[in-house]
Formats: sequence, C-alpha cells, structure tokens
Amino acid sequence: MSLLVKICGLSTRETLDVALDAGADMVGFVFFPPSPRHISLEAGRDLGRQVKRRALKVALTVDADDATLDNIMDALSPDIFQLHGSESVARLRDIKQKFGRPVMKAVPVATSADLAVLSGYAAVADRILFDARAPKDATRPGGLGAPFDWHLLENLDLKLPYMVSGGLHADNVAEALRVTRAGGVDVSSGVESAPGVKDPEMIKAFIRAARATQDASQELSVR
Ligand SMILES: O=C(O)c1ccccc1N[C@@H]1O[C@H](COP(=O)(O)O)[C@@H](O)[C@H]1O
Repeated sequence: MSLLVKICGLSTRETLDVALDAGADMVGFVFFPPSPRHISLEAGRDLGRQVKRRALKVALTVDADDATLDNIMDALSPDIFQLHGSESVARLRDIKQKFGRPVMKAVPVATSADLAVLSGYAAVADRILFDARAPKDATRPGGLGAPFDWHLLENLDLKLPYMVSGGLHADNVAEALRVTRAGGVDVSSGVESAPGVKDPEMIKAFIRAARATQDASQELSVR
C-alpha cells in the first residue's frame, strides 16, 4: 500500500495549495483554540472548499463536544476526524455513529506501557496515530515538534493502519519510517518557520523525503 503523507495545521490558502500541489494525501486543519494553528469555522469552510478532493480533509480536535463536531461537519465536511485528546473507546464509537466519519485516534507514546490502550481502540478506530506524549504542563497534547522513541513500535503487531507523528521533519522521516514500518507520516512543526507559520519549501522537502523512502522500497521489491 502506498505511503500516506499528512501535512497538518494548514491555515492559509497559499500553504494549503503548496501541500496539495506537492502531493499530500491528507491535509489537516486544527480546531483547538489553544493551538497556534487553530482556525475558525469560516476559515475551515474556505480552506475545505479549496481542497476539491485533491486530498483527504482531516479535522483535528481535542476532546470536542458534539456541538463543536457538528459545526466542523457543517463548515469543513471532513473526510476523517483526528481525535487528539483523551477520547475513550466509547466516545470514538459515539462519534462514528453520530457523524458517520472514520476516526483516527492519536495515541501518546513515551514508554511501552502507553501501547496498552491499543487493544481497546483497535476495536473501533479506523486508524491509529502514534504521537509523542506531551509534557504534563504543555498547553496542547501535540504539535510540539518533539519525537518519541520510534523503537517502541518496532515489534508492534497491529491489524489497523497506523501513522507516526511527533517531531518529524525532512531529515528524519526516512528513519522514522524504517524503524516503525508505519503506513503514513504526519507533520506540523517540522514544516514551519515559527509555530503556526508553514514554510512552503519545508512542506515540499518533507513530502519529497517521505516519498523517496517509498521509491527506494519499490526499487528493492522489483530487484
Ligand atoms: O498542531 C497542533 O497545534 C496540535 C494541537 C493539539 C493536538 C495536536 C496537534 N498537532 C498534531 O500533533 C502531531 C505532532 O505534531 P508536530 O509535527 O510534532 O508538530 C501531529 O499529528 C499534529 O497533527
């Protein structure tokens, strides 16, 4: 299966176009006011229209209530929800049933004990996103540009598709993919010149570097 590349935290028409033109499979929009990448519903509506099915639209939320998700559905009509808070298995089931969209559950990772939650989520999530666990005093649970120890996923036996994120950038994405064997990668800080400010050249370099790992593995398999 081909590698999924997600560029998250897009907030301008210009950088969204750069990500789409460079071949992002998923474009993420953050609906979480404490984040420097938070966008309004109106911006979500506008950016969502611009996507025109060139990539999957991902709505990132953190422990959002039904009213918030309803508003996001109306504005962005996301293809998938990225649930980046402490949403329970029951809440995932509830969201899927109420909103009829697949869900990608972010699982914070710092030690192997953090993987214990997988058996519960695997029964209901459509995809798992492994992200670095944020420090206790962080203002947000992700988007901090910090990696986790990818070797914790080395012996992972998960039937669901999964992606990795946390501190990825053009120079380490190949190694992250090699170690984790993930089917996708997600980046925010690693393609920014400052928190919330996406950099077109960094977006292009990230997508190029991720795709290069795919080309290399295809080359190996035809030999
Ligand atoms: O981007 C944010 O501000 C954010 C806020 C709240 C939860 C998650 C957030 N971002 C996600 O975190 C990971 C890692 O990001 P980074 O590349 O280390 O900056 C990624 O999945 C973002 O989508």
